[in-house]
Amino acid sequence: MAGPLGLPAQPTEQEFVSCLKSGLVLCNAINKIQSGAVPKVITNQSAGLSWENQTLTAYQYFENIRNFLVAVDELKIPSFEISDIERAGSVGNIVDCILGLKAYHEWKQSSKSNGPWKYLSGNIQVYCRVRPAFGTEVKCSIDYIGNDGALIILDPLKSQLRKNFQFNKVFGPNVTQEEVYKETQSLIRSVMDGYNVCIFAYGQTGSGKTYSMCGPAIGSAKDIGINSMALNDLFQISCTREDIKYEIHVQMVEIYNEQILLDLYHFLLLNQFVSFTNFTLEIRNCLSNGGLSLPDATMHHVVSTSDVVNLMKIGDRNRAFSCTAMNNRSSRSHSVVTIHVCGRDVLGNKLQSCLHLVDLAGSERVDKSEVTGDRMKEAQHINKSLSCLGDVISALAQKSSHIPYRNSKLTLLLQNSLGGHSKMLMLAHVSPEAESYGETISTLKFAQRVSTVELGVAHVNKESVEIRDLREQVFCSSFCT
Ligand SMILES: Nc1ncnc2c1ncn2[C@@H]1O[C@H](COP(=O)(O)OP(=O)(O)OP(=O)(O)O)[C@@H](O)[C@H]1O
Repeated sequence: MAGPLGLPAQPTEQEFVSCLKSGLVLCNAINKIQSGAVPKVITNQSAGLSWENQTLTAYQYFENIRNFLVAVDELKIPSFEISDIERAGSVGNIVDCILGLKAYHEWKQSSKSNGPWKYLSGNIQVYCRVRPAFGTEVKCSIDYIGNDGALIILDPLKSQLRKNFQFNKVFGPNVTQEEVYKETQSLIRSVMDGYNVCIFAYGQTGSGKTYSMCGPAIGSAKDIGINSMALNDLFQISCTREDIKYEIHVQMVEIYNEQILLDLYHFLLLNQFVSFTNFTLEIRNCLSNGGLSLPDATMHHVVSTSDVVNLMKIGDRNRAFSCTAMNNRSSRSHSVVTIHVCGRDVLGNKLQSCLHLVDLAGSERVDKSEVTGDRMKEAQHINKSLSCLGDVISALAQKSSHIPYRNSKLTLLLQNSLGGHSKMLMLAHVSPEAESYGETISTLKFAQRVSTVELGVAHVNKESVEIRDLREQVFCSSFCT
């Protein structure tokens, strides 16, 4: 839309931001989408610059960017701060803005542009993924998947009955792992800018949650899941940003029957790894997290991202599997991989954030699982913790003064990423076969409810040197008096 940018195919964040710095690309793009949005764009020619002296002055840059941000606000598209583009430190906000612009363009092109424009994203994005049908599954309940996030489900018993849903995006059965990741990438990357982020895979047993998060048990490199791609990406960012030094820690926890499990398998396996890496990767089998007290933390160093990825896979296989009437490898626990990021820039400013990658246990109803005894207990725990998650999300939606985090281990563990100041993405999974119709509808209703939640503006968890100095001064003066 803005013409050739003169960027390499895989630009660094610095290269990307410097190409936007003059404001010309942004102003031209927004004017193509909404004619006259920025009435006066300062170009080399309008500024009277000769070909030998083509650079706009800092003041002229500022003018263009400021006018662009005014236009963005008027169109109700997520904005960024001028300082984001100057420091090139918070690329996440700039990317969010460009994605908002893209969504606005798509909305204008779609038939819905007669209706009101609403940027669905907010801090909660809800995507839906439909897994491919297997050989034996012949009758399908998926009637229509739109490019604009629309999904229509057909009742297999009453073929006239169709239910409509609307999400940020729906991924059909042929969408690749990489395409799914690409949509979540900017959110994941914003962890490096200091945002807390939580990504959930939700859906009934066998609908593809583990596939999305971890990839298939046996598969090629291109099938790797969101967890691995996120780790690779975060490491890559930490290598390319020269102005911030990052430390990344990884934590893995399994919640089974309201107990946090220590994964002994991990424990033994990790001892094979030795240190010497640019980054410290900390695998904690246990943690202490805001009121949730867990036993000893064990620190191990691993050599590369792929070591961590393999560990995640083993941990996943090690999850509490059992047989149910629906899926004989049904995972009955919630798995939470947390990536803690701590960054410090040359001036000493500090940011601290975390990314929770959550593969939830299957959401099917107890009655359909035909289970008894221990299996019934598991199903009840799963249903209870998922309904607690729903309660927390509802309370957040209603801006309630009390958010019931303490009602389940899952919500307690995720507390710092389930608040008004974090970003959240739910990837609701559905199976295509007609037999799953009831579960599909209940999954989509839950996801739809989540998508209506509007949290406040996400906050960066940054502490500047000035704030730290002030805090220390306050501490010193109260200590001395
Ligand atoms: N998009 C996909 N493409 C190809 N195969 C898929 C896809 N999604 C799921 N599958 C396959 O479907 C089966 C069930 O998927 P998966 O185990 O990920 O489901 P799940 O929702 O995690 O189930 P559970 O709740 O039991 O853990 C697996 O064999 C998986 O490889």
